[in-house]
Amino acid sequence: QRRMFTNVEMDNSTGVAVIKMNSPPVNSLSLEFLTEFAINMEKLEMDRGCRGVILTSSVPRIFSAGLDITEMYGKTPEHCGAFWRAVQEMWLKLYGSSMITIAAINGSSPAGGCLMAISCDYRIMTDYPKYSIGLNETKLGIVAPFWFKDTMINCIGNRATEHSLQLGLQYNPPEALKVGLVDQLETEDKLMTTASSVMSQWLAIPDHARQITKSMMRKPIIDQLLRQREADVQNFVKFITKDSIQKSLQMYMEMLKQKKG
Ligand SMILES: CCCCCCCCCC/C=C\CC(=O)SCCNC(=O)CCNC(=O)[C@H](O)C(C)(C)COP(=O)(O)OP(=O)(O)OC[C@H]1O[C@@H](n2cnc3c(N)ncnc32)[C@H](O)[C@@H]1OP(=O)(O)O
Repeated sequence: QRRMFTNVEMDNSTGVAVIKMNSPPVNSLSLEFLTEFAINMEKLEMDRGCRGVILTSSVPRIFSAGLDITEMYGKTPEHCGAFWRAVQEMWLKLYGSSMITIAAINGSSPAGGCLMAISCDYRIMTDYPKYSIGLNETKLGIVAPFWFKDTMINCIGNRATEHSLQLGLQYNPPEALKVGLVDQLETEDKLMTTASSVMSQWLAIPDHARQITKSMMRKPIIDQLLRQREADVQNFVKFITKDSIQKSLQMYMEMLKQKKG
């Protein structure tokens, strides 16, 4: 039986779906997870009754740990290529969605987890000091590709992105609010109610005007990736299969395990 990585609950009375990521222990974004996520987004996009999506997590304390490192370590170039296509697809579906997308960030959200959040239209994060969010790729010895970087620039601006990406910064909730990485903080118990109430404000705007405006803002980056999608895959495969990068990933995974023990 196929495993489910996300639960989708559609409320037909409001036209809002809640996608709950549910892949313990850390909602890491595996090839299967990403494939299922993209299919779910596609189905909601095709559903004329669905106007908005709230993205959140069922896993305690974690929104998403980002890309599943085990999908990039010790794998064949073919596997790495298929994995990267799935990462691209997830981003294209989320960043390019015509629906209103709100991230209710109820836990830590490094790297690919942060990408998912900043690909949404609005972010509300639980105000808990131990949670963090940011694109920390350089800390793993890897480089965030241009479409991660440009998504971040569209969210927090050029200078803050440069600072944030070079240092691989992870922000706690008040810091994330200050830099503009999230739009609002909320207590754990009120997070989903607040997300629904923000959604209602966005739903009050006529869809066609909002959708054209959103597309105007995001289309240049999306088109840039679409134009060079296969080259981006080949870049990734070449980069990630290098011995030095594989060594960095191995050391990072060992560090994660040691931290635990
Ligand atoms: C020249 C340019 C060319 C372009 C090339 C492109 C290059 C590639 C770009 C790649 C882009 C994006 C990168 C990513 O998204 S990489 C993933 C980055 N993620 C992280 O750094 C997060 C790591 N995890 C954590 O910090 C913590 O786990 C946590 C999320 C804060 C949770 O902490 P916790 O204490 O609650 O849990 P923990 O004990 O650490 O973890 C539980 C088990 O889960 C495993 N695990 C954690 N994160 C991942 C992951 N991302 N992938 C796979 N597995 C993960 C962890 O090892 C534990 O496993 P085990 O129980 O010990 O077996």
